[in-house]
Amino acid sequence: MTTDHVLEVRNLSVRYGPALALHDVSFDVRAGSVTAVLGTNGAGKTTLARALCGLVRPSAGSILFDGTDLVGRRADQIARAGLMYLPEGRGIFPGLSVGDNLRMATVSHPREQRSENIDRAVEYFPVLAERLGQRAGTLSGGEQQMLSLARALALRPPLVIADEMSLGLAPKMVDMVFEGLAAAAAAGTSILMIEQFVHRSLAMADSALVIRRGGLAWQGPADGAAEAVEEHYVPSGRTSSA
Ligand SMILES: Nc1ncnc2c1ncn2[C@@H]1O[C@H](COP(=O)(O)OP(=O)(O)OP(=O)(O)O)[C@@H](O)[C@H]1O
Repeated sequence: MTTDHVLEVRNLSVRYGPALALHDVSFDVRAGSVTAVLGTNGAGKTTLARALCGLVRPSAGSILFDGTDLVGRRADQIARAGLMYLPEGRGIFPGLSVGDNLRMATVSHPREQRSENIDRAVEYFPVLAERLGQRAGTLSGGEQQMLSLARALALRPPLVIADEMSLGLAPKMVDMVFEGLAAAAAAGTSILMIEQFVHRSLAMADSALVIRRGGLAWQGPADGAAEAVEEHYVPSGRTSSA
């Protein structure tokens, strides 16, 4: 285990019945870095995310998170260990105020740290600061997405997997998602970012993985990924010579 890696994935494979959705994927995530996970629809990006956070059991391979193998652990144990999956969607309490949603996210923190952590989450997403007293269910869809992200980031997890957080959001809200994730990264959270906006995510990322048909087609520094993305973004069904 190299100490500056928060995550070491080795030979990871996932099956859905007879179908091999992910095969023999190996990569590392450096502590405090942003990794863009790229690939066409159906390539296996969400399957990778779900395997890492314990929502689907790998058929082979290991996932070392801070030196501990996560394979076989339950999703809630993995989340408590600090690997947080942010699936597309909300996961907030609509009947509670924005402030109470944030307070609930941090109830497990030592009391003296709670307000500090909430302040930090609101700093990531200033739009929420003006709405602390508003019922979360009355926020716009984009604002609810911000709140969901802010709740997760208030916990200061070591590693966040952000799965298509910008999907369906208005451009201004997409900007806020990227800004919030960038602020969290600057504060030391490692981020694995699955994104439809390839060039935007590469601009923010340190490194990139390109998944293709369940395999790792390319990995390397984000500033060298553009060519690989062009080469490997072949819509499913076409042959690999493209
Ligand atoms: N629960 C499941 N059972 C069977 N097959 C599945 C299941 N979930 C995903 N798959 C299949 O596994 C493959 C990879 O899917 P996955 O959702 O990981 O792709 P993705 O890269 O996240 O795609 P997208 O960008 O469209 O979300 C696809 O062929 C998909 O149909």
